[in-house]
Amino acid sequence: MDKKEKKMKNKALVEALASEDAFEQNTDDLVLSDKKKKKSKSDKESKKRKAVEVADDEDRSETSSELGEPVNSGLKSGKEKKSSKKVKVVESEEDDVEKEAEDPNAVTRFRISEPLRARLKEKGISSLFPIQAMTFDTVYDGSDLVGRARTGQGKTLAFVLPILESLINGPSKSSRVTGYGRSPSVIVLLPTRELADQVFEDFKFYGHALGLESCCLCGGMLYAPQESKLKRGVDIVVGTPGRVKDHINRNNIDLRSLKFRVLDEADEMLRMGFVEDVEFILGKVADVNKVQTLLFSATLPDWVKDIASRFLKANKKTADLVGNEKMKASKDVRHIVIPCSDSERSRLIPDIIRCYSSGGRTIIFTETKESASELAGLLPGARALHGDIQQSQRSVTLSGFRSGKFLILVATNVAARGLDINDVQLIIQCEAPKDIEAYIHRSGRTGRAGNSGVAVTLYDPRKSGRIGRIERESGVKFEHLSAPQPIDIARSAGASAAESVTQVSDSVIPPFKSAAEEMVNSSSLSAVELLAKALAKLSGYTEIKSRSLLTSMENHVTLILEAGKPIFSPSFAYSVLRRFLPEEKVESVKGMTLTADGYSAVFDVQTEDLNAFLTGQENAANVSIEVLKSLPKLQDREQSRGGRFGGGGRGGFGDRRNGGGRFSGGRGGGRGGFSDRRNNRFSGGRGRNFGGGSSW
Ligand SMILES: Nc1ncnc2c1ncn2[C@@H]1O[C@H](COP(=O)(O)OP(=O)(O)OP(=O)(O)O)[C@@H](O)[C@H]1O
Repeated sequence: MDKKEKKMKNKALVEALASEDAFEQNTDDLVLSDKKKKKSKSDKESKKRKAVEVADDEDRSETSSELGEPVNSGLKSGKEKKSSKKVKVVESEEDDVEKEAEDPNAVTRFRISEPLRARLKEKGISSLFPIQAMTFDTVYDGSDLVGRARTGQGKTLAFVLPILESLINGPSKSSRVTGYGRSPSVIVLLPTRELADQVFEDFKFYGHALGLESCCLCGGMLYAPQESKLKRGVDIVVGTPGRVKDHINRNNIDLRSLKFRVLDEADEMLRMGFVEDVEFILGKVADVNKVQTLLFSATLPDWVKDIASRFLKANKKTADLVGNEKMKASKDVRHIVIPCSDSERSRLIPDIIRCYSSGGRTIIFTETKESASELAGLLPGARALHGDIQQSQRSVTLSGFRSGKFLILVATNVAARGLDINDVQLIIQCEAPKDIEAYIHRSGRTGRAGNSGVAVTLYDPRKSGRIGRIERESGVKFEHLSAPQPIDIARSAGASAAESVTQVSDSVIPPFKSAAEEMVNSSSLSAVELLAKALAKLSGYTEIKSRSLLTSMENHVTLILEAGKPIFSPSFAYSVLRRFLPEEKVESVKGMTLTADGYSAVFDVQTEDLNAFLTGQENAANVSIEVLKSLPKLQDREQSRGGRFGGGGRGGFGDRRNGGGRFSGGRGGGRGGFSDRRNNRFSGGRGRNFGGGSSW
């Protein structure tokens, strides 16, 4: 993406976010207001930014009161926003100055000194993102802060910039320890080594411009280089809690004179069981009143609020760009779900990548380390990243992925949080994660900084409950799609192959012409058909298989069964099939799943068995079997986990009925109603509660 395009996307992001309510609230009276006074009286430019007036909202009052006093937004309406100097090559200085004057979030409007502005400009940043603009003054002027914005919206610079400026030119300047062997002024804790490394790189890049030294303290690395760096003295320490604690215990680091403590991806760090380590580390400051604590994440579940109040001062501020909005995940991501049986994943994923990656990078998430390694082995050009891989190899893998040496990364949740990798176009989740936060963060590895992306989640139709729960709790509205059909993918592959053929020099014709003539003359196929075969071969196809809708299995087809009355359980569906099919055909059925309306069952059969099923039903009274063209809304399979797999299901059925099922008035319409229902099975969906973490 060139700078101009990036600028336009960033502008769009800023405008979109400006329309999201930012809010201000006093912790004592819980009243939303716009009365926050700009503390930067001495700074004329800061004064120009105007607070957004926000509507009163009781729900928000509750949320924010627990997290602290919300900070005022420095944003103007989307219409007022303009990007500025990023496309200087094509715009005159005058244009730049004019645009900058109109941009309320222009870097020049904040207390950001020239060396830092120059670094930002190098990165193409001339205007702060909303979360950065909202919180700059708050952090610079000394408040504790809880910050939340959706994934990819610049939370890192929201703390990096004001911290650096505060240390060099702001309130922390006078009391900051300097000189050889100095103890750090800033500690930033993150849940994973990769993330710590990434944030360290930002502090290093921007901090060097101001003469500040940073170091990264992560597990899996040698102690000695970390120790010698600490001995020489650093200003900023970025690390994972375990290794930082080790250094404290070895007396390598003294945190008594800290000015800033930052918990990035705070909820994950605490969820991972680092609470004690974090408390131990944060407790090392000599005087908690002299240190600022900042807590950031795209997700702040309720339980984090309790912990926040333990670490942050009572008068902490909150900047929440998500608030009580229903949609918690990135709005720049297309969220898709596709049913797929576990055994078909490795065959389906390459087609999904062809369809949705736009030639960019793909991250695939698995639930376990073993399946990450296994899948990476099955996918050409893919590498695995998970906690059992040695740290040195993890670093090599990640930098290879960042640099484009390979385009597919198969990872556990170790890559779910915070990683900011250019041009990740597609996220594939091999199954829906157990917790909502994991879904939000995984899918947020794409669609960053105003770019768009696609997140595809595969699910076993028998476990669709997780999909419903993610929808309800994260506000994501999934597109329910079937697996891309090989025939569709082949069509677009054929078009590219044809394009590449036209680019071949005519000089190749003479030596190949006689073979071509021989083919045309000796074949019963036309010249066009033969050319089509040649294009297929060129694209790597020697045959085209179809794929079922339900389990995405090749050479299978998805059927829908009705029995003239509600189908309560898979075992009942099987018993209906047994009425007119031999046992081995019934046994070969795959993925038996009930539809959400409780009237039908869908299942996959081998294409070669299709006739047996279609003709067999003709001999069974009240039974209808048809080939499905699109998948109806399916029932959560918890109640049908048995069936043939053990039965059950009355409870679930009753729930559905209470939820507006269609069981009061009989079927009406007979067969006519059948197809209508089929077209109307896409609403609703139920979920269950589940908890627990996933394997890293
Ligand atoms: N003001 C800005 N203008 C343009 N790009 C920016 C700006 N601020 C940050 N970025 C870029 O946006 C991307 C996302 O930023 P960052 O990683 O901080 O997001 P995040 O909100 O922390 O996301 P996550 O919740 O996933 O950790 C980065 O590539 C960063 O360089």
